[in-house]
Amino acid sequence: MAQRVAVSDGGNKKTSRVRVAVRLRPYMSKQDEKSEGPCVRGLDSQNLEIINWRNATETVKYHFDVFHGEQTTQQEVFLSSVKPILPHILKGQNASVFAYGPTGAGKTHTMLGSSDQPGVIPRAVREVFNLVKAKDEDDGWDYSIGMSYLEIYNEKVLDLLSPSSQDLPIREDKDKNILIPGLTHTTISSFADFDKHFVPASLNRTTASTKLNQRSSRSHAILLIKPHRQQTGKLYLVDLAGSEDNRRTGNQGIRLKESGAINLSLFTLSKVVDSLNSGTAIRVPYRDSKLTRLLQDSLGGSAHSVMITNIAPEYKYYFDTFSALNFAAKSKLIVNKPFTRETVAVPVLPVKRARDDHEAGGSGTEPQKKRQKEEKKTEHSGSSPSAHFHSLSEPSVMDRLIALEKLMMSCQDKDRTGMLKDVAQSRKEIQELKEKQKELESKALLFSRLAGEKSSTVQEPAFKNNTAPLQRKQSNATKPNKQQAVVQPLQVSQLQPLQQLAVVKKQSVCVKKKEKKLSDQPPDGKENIKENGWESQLDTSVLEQSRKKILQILNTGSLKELKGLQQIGDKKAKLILGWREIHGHFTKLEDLVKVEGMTEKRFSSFMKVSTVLSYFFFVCLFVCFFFSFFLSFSHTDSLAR
Ligand SMILES: Nc1ncnc2c1ncn2[C@@H]1O[C@H](COP(=O)(O)OP(=O)(O)OP(=O)(O)O)[C@@H](O)[C@H]1O
Repeated sequence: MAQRVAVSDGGNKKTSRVRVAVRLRPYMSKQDEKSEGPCVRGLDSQNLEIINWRNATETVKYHFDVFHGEQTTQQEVFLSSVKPILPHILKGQNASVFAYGPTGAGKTHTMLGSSDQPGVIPRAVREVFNLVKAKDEDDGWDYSIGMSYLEIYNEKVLDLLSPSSQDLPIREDKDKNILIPGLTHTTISSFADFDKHFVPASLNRTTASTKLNQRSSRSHAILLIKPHRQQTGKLYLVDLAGSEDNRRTGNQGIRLKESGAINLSLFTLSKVVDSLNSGTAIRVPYRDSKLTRLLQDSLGGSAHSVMITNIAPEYKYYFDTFSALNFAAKSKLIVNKPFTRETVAVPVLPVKRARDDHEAGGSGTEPQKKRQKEEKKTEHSGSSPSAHFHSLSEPSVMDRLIALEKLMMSCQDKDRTGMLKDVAQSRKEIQELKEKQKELESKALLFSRLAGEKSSTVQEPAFKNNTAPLQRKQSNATKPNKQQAVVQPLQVSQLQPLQQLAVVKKQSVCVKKKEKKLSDQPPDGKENIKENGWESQLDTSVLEQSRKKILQILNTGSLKELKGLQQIGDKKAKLILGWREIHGHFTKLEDLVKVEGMTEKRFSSFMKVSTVLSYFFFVCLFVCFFFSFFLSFSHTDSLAR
C-alpha cells in the first residue's frame, strides 16, 4: 500500500499532500445501449489506461497512489484508502476524505453505499468509535463523539441536521480553525446513535434526476466527525456533487444554475489541491468557494487527505472520465511526477490480466477487438481516428479535449515554455494582421473614392502580382502549430480563400455592392440588409469557414481575442468567458444568444457585421492591388510619354 507522503515546507511544519485513489465502477451495459465496451481499464493496483481520443489505436496511461478496479469491494476501498488516516485525528490532526468524479460514476456508492454494501462513511464512523473505545480503555477517554452534517448547495451552507436553518456563515478563529456558528453539533455515543441521526438527515440532501443519474446529488454533502476531547482533530467525509457536462445531463433552468455552482466550486477545489501539492503557490485559493473555505483546516497543512476519484467505463462518459483523470493526475503530478503520457499501439497492448477479462464480463472483449480492428482500418484509410468517438465528434468537445490536453502538457516545463513562445508568436501575428487590415481598409477607401466605377474593369495579372507578400503572411500565420489549431484569429481565416478571389471575381463585385449597402446602414448594423439576402450572396464555403473560426474564438479565445471580434466589447467578452466557464462550450454560433445581454437582434447584427467584414476585407485587398497596379501603370505610361 502506498504510504502517506509528507513534504517538508522548508521549516519545521510538514505539509501532507493529497493522496489520490481512482475507483472504476463496473460497466453498466444497460446504460450504454450501443454496448461499445469500456474505454478505460485498469492495468494494476496503481495504473490504468484510457483510449487516446486523438488516436484510438493508442492509450493514455495514468499512475495514482491506488487504483481500485471494478471488482474492488467497499471493504477494500476503505482498508486501503481511508482507514490508515483515521488514527491521526486522535493525535490532534485533521483529516478529510472526499469522493470526486462525474455524475453517475459512483461517488455516493463509495461514500455512503447501501445497507448490504456500506461505504466509507459508515465504516469510518465505526472505526472512529473503535479507536476512541481503545483509547478509553487505555487512557480513560470519554467515549462520545460529536457529529455535524451539512450540504453546500448553490454556494449556501445548509444544516442537514436542522433543515429549516438558513445559509450559515463560515468563520475562522485566531488559531485558524474553521468554524460554522449555528451549525448543529450532535453527540453520538454509538454507531446506532449515529445511524439514527444520519439516515434521516441524508434524505434532506438536495438530489434530482438528470439524464445521467436518477438520483443525482446536486450538492456537496459534508459529514463532520469529532471525538469529544480537547486534543482531537476532526474528520470530514465529503460526497461531492458530480462534475458534469450539461449537454449530456440535459440540465436546464434551475439544474443549470446548480450545475454552474457545482462546477465552479469543483474548479476551485482543483486549484486548491493543485497549489497544495505543487507547494509553490504563495496563496492557496481556499476563499474562492464555500467548499474549499470550509475544508481549509482539513485540506493541506498538517491534515491528512484522500481524494477518491470515481470514474465510469462507458464510452458516453469518456470526456468526463478524461477530465476527472486529469484533475486527479494533476494533483499527483507535482509531488512525484506520477503522470506519464504514453502511447501504446494496439498490437502490443499489455496482455489483460485474467481479472480484467472477467471484469469485462466477456462481452467487452469481443466488441473491443472488433473496434480495434476497425480503428486500425480507418487509420490506414487515412481518416481521423478521433472520428471513432462518435460521441466526441462535436467540434466543441474536441476543442475542450485539446484544451485539456494542453493543460496536461503544461505541467512539463519544457513544453510549457515552448507553448508560451508559440502563444506569444501567434499573438504577435494576430496583431500584425489586424494592423495590416486597418491599413488596407483605409487605403482601399481612399482608392475607391479616386477610382469610382473603374474598379469593375480590374485585370487579373495585376492582382496576381501583388498576392505574394500576403500569401507569405498567410503561410506564416497558418503554419502547423499547436496553438493555432486551437486559437485562430478571424483575420487568418479571412486570408485563406485569397487564391480563389481572382477566380470568383464576380462574387467579389457582388459583395462590393453589398459593402455599399452596409455603409448606408445605421451604426448598430440592424437595417437595410434583407434577412435572407445577405448570406446567400456570399460564397458558402468562405461563410462556413468564417462561422467556424468565430465559433472557435468564442470557445477558446482569451478575453483579448474575444474583444477582437466585431461588436464584442469588454463587457460582452467577459460575459462570454463567464458563460463558457459555467456551461462549457458553445456548440453553435446561435448559442451566443444564451449569453446575458445578447438578444436575437444583436446576434444577427454581430453575424452580419463579422461575416460581411471578412468579405469587405478581401474587397479592400482587391481594390488596393488593382490601384497599386493602376498607379504604377500610369506612372510608367507618363514616363514613356
Ligand atoms: N462500485 C460500484 N459497484 C456497483 N454499483 C455501483 C458502483 N459504483 C456505482 N454504482 C452504481 O452506479 C449508479 C450511480 O452511482 P452513484 O449514485 O453513486 O453516482 P454518483 O457519482 O454519486 O452520481 P451523482 O454525482 O449524480 O450523485 C448507482 O446505481 C450505483 O449503485
